[in-house]
Amino acid sequence: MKYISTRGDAPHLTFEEAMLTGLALDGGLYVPESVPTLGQGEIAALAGAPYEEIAYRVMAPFVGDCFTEDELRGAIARAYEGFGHDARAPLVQLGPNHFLLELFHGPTLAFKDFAMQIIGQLFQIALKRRGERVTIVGATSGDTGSAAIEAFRGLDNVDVMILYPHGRVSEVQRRQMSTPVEANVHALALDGDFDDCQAAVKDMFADVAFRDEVGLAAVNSINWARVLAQVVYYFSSALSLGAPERAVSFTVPTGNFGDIFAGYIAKRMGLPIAKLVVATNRNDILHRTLETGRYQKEGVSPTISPSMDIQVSSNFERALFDAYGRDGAAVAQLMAELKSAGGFPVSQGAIEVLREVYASGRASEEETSATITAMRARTGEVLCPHSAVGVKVAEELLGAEPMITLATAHPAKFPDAVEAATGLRPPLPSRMSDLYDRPERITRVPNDLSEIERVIREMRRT
Ligand SMILES: Cc1ncc(COP(=O)(O)O)c(C=O)c1O
Ligand SMILES: N[C@@H](CCOP(=O)(O)O)C(=O)O
Repeated sequence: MKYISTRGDAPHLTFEEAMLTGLALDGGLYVPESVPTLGQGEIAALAGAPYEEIAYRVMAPFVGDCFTEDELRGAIARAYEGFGHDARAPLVQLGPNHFLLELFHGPTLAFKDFAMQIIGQLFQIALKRRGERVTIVGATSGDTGSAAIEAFRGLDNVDVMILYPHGRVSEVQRRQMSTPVEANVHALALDGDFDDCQAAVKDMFADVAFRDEVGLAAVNSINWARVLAQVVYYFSSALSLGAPERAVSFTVPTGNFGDIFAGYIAKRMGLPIAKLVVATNRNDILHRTLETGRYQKEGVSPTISPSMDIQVSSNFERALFDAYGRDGAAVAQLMAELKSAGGFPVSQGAIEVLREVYASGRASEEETSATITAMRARTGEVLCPHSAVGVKVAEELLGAEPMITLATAHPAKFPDAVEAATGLRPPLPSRMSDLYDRPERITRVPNDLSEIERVIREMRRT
């Protein structure tokens, strides 16, 4: 299995190389040369299997011979053993045809743990074997950063620097990043929004001298391994509702398009998915694009679902690559136009392909809050604001087949928004009940590439 860049002009890599490389040298994102499929019989045989077994069966064809069966199975087992629910990703029924997939039972209470925990394991195996060390630089709107710090803290051969938008993450998210005491993990508060953080990470990858000097690696969904690990829960949840005999739809609270793109990969692998619904908050570039056919940046507006306050949606490039018939040169041109003009028209052919796969909707701040209130009253389920965006949009688009909405974070990560909607302040799990008392360690950085690079050079251990 080889991996190719969405911009068509970078070396083809193995799974392990793509995982350790992050962004391709031409600025593109790595995707598999072809998507392996599972036959209906193979999918049906996974019904009732433990999450870990489904994870192995789904991931192994993409990993190829980079890791042995024992290594991959061991990494999967260690990744999920600390999750707070035996099912790992349990389903809860919200209505006659509507289900919630709880993805917040991992160590940092967000869906990011599903991929980050296994990437942490695979990095350790690969780096040890190669005798290498890396500097992971990540951009976060709150959840990726805490999950990365949790997965890599204390490791000898990895330094982790996480850029987050100063003042724009919840207090729990910030403290999850700023309170770990290990010397290899650092929270950098950038003066800007998430898009500025993500642009800085991509610019660092384009600075080849810096990239080589620090051994730059990525754990954002730039990294294909992140997307791959997220494909698994589409299978596990659909199987619970009767797949492959019965098709299901998914609604995904969306920002950087990584999670919903994982659903698209599950569909390409053969899982019968009727619709993939993109649910956005008022930072709605993806919804507007699917409606109008023009991808156009607007300023990022802070919301009560801050992890989705994103306008430049990194993985949409992967979706465009397929919608443009895997024409890397065309994608490179669109991305250049995005940089120079802030937007581009999606061709008629490509938008039709995208609309075949994805539907979309948007939730306002009021609708999000009202959904948290209503769901608590109707079902007892306390939603985080991101999950509430998903539930609101899903309820408008319910069809004949079961709808599964992804609950992407635990309500306790966003207690202010949940309290405002329900009068209830959701408590943190007991293992992190002293989070508010732990001392914080934060480095402020300006939105200036050379200054950020200087700070990273200074902080990394050599
Ligand atoms: C809680 C939460 N929900 C939804 C999203 C959106 O996911 P994606 O960026 O994969 O579209 C994020 C951020 O990625 C998040 O942290
Ligand atoms: N919402 C994310 C943004 C980064 O997304 P990623 O999937 O590309 O890592 C976050 O919480 O940081």
